[in-house]
Amino acid sequence: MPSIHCHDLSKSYRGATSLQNASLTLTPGSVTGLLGANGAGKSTLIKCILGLIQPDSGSIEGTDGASVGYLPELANLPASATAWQTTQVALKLCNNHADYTPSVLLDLVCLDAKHWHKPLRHCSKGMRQRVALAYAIAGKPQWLILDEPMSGLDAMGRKQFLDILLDLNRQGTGILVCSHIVPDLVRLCDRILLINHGRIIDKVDIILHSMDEAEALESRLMQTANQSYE
Ligand SMILES: Nc1ncnc2c1ncn2[C@@H]1O[C@H](COP(=O)(O)OP(=O)(O)OP(=O)(O)O)[C@@H](O)[C@H]1O
Repeated sequence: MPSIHCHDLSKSYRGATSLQNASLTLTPGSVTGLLGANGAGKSTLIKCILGLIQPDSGSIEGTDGASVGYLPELANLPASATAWQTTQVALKLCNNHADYTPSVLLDLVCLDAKHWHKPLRHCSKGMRQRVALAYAIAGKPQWLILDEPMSGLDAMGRKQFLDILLDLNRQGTGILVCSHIVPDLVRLCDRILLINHGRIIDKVDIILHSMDEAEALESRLMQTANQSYE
């Protein structure tokens, strides 16, 4: 599986710059985090990589033929459908991947079987987010791209969601995730890119040997992120 290379991506909306000369490489099996303030350009970068929007300039290599799952910030799954029905539809759209059935997928995202046949409108935000993740991985993608997947989840929900992502990564899925939650990114990622006003201003490799190191790195990231908000 090839790496994904983004070279000098720029995008403006009606003269206002959203992304400026952003370059990055995603290596297979890696977990990359995007951290930045509201409006920094994280979603714009993700949408360019997904091909949902075209950059004004720059190029992207490695996405042709790659299988990519996407969990958008607002997944908007039909409220009257159940988790089971939703995954059934997702599997159909992916020509029923041989490894997966609704129950395998729902087990993978750790949704308790007692919730499988409830309409999503009766499920908590955390449960709906797991169903959205099951939808995104139904085709067993090589890459999983997630926009603020833990936002709105409580501490336990965030931990469980992170554990699922770490499991998917251990099975070989490369991940690109944006989030405002620094501790989650530190726990999940091999590398975090800081984005400010559309520019990637820092790239931090996460190599943790102790809790002290994790805390020191977290406060460094917080500081840089806070400076970039100013
Ligand atoms: N379709 C659009 N039309 C006009 N402006 C847009 C559009 N999409 C994004 N923008 C602008 O581009 C800038 C970057 O937005 P983007 O959504 O990429 O930021 P973000 O870092 O993902 O923010 P958030 O954390 O709030 O989701 C913002 O100023 C935003 O208003």
